[in-house]
Amino acid sequence: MVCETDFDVPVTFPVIDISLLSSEDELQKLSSVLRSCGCFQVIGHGISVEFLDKVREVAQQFFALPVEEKQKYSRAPNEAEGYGGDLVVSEDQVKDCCYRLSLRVFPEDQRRMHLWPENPADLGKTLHEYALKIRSVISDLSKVMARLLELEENSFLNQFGDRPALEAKFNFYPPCSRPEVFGAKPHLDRSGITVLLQDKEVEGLQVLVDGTWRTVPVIPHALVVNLGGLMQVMTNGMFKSPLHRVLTNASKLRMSVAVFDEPEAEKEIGPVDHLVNHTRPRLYRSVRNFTAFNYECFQKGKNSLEELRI
Ligand SMILES: O=C(O)CCC(=O)C(=O)O
Ligand SMILES: [Fe+2]
Repeated sequence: MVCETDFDVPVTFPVIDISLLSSEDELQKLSSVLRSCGCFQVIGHGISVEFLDKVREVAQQFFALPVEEKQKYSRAPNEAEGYGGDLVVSEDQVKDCCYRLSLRVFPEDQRRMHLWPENPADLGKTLHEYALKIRSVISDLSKVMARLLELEENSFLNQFGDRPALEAKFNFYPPCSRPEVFGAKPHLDRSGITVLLQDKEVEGLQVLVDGTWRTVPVIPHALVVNLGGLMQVMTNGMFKSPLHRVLTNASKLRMSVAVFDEPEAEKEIGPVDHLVNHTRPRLYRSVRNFTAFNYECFQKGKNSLEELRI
């Protein structure tokens, strides 16, 4: 699996050991992939494979419930949170073959508890614990990324405010025998950083690298990191947010759990001042409510980052 960096050095979707980020080699590997693909896998995150399996298990148990049970947590029209299939926004839309359960986990006082499944009984507790661990992975990565650009380590975290959000999305892709249908159409994430727990066996995630869709391999104990559009904006284009998609599989179902960080509502996010200068002029306008903007662009078939370009 090969992609070209800015400097024409071929790299794979690297596996980064984040417990080794004091080592120059590991930092270089990270720096190179952030500047080229924006997608990599992380080990050394301190989360046991048993716990990752527990997260997969509660997801699997929820999706295996009868439809009537899952529909107790249905997403309301025009709402982002809750359970449901792909949103229908136009008549000619080909729906993604995916059921999703989306929940805001942090800040805790913004949880909409009526949408949190009671069955399986330990889903809530498991999600809470998992989100705490992922929040710390995101925060560590965010600081290392700032340092790689010679910025103060909280430069990205500060932009998100004192009460940033963390959203979890459980994705369930049933087997689908229509290859023209996606599990998830090509999109950019609305986050700063997305951390994805892939299915333990079934591949499906692809990332666009230099015009070619590359499959992200399954590594059961690793977490996939995709940079979201906001990181590309904050770094003034130094780090890349990858376009990615999910293919369907005719015979096997697939699951994944994505966690996204988001700024406090109404926070304006823009390129960090230190990354704008006369050799590297400002590339992006600042943006509020990037989640809504990104989604609107996606529905219109536009690339949100291109739309923000000055
Ligand atoms: O299921 C996957 O592997 C990716 C899901 C994804 O891209 C998303 O939820 O934003
Ligand atoms: Fe995504």
